[in-house]
Amino acid sequence: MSENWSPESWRAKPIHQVPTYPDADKLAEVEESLRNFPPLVFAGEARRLKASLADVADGKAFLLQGGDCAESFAEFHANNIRDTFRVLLQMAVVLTYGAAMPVVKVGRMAGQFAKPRSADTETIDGVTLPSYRGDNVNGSEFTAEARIPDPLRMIRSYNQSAATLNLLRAFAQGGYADLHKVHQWTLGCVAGTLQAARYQDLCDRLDETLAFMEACGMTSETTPQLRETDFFTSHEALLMPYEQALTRIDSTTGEWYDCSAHMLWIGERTRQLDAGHVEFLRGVQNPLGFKAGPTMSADDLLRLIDRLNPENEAGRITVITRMGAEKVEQVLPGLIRAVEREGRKVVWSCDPMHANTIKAAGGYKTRPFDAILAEVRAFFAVHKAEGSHAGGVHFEMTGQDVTECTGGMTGVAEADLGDRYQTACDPRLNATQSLELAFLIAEQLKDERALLRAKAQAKRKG
Ligand SMILES: O=C[C@H](O)[C@H](O)COP(=O)(O)O
Ligand SMILES: C=C(OP(=O)(O)O)C(=O)O
Repeated sequence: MSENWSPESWRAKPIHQVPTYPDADKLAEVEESLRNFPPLVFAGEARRLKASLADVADGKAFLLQGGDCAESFAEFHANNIRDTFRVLLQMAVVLTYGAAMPVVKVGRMAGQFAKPRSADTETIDGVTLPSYRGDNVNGSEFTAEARIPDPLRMIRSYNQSAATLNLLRAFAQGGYADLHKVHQWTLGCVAGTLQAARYQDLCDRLDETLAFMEACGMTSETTPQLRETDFFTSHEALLMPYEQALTRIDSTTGEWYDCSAHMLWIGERTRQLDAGHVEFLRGVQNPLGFKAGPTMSADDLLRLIDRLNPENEAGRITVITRMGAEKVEQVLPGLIRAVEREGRKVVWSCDPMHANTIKAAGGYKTRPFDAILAEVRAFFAVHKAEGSHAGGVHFEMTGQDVTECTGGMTGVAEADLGDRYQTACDPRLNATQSLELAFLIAEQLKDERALLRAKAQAKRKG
């Protein structure tokens, strides 16, 4: 149990990016209701994810984390959940094949409703209103009424998360994720693209492998690993009243877990060492991530790691770097060296989305695919040079055929952004762009594997 910690000790600390609710009584009522609702995830599942992430930290597995920038009430539909899940499965297959190592799948799903913002207000045509902060805080419509923080939204987020999680569990464990169905995961919008052809080719090879395994007696019936998959959920632990209300003692271990998701992360804007978010998360036993932007110093990184993981438990911490394509080579080596020098166990993951956002001519926020790609490449190059494991990636993506990020092989141009720009906050990769990235990452992982093999061979010889 963490020293001097309780689920509400964060309340005595400065807090950033959390709204002030105008109706304190209503907030208290909602918190009380949430405290009585069943947990969304179980502590044992969070521990299983931590064990898988320990393998990632140890260079034996790879982390794929992705999903919506912000889930929304308006886009809540089984098809949307299924399609994002499908793209994540496809990406995972491509990565598993490339890396020849297990891929740990974590969705930004079933709880990713709160958004930190750069500015507290937004001005349109001379009218200034509070910023939209995600559907569990206020509404995105540009009216004074919609922008008032409403605690009842947390109940709706909880219910939507429960239903989403229910469906994800069914997809992951109920036969949909069976490796014999890889062909069926391709979405209509991807069909006809080069990515679809590459994926098809990979599926054909996989089919041959599965046929061989079947001949050896390993079928979906005999081998659960072929029939089902582990799929975990995560979101930014931002809205503290919600997170606290879903925090429970695990009856098996007597320890606290935030049962709103398996993994929680701390955002770039709320990772101050002595503020409320870090205080809250240090006391729950879930696997944690935190974002590390270009201003993160090696000392700050080590202090944060030690505050959140004083026992240096493997799998507890994922450092999600989001530097911007041009800053990675400048900043990341120093961070890796400090962590290696001090013997801290972490998963290194790359979020190539959040520091590559620009405003396009038409006013849309977008992310050029080339910049995203460049950050991923730089991340792998730095880890290769430092001899560390490029452990994972973190994307904002969707299974829908949106036009939010420019570029990629299907060539979304700035002029196309308005066609299907549906995000509630930041631009996401669409299904084709996500698959294209997965193939690129698979190549990098193959390189890493070849290097490790060569090193092992040299060691054996010499
Ligand atoms: O998704 C992350 C942040 O919430 C988002 O990038 C902030 O966007 P803003 O700079 O428009 O506030
Ligand atoms: C807000 C996010 O990222 P960051 O904290 O890195 O800006 C996010 O991942 O939604």
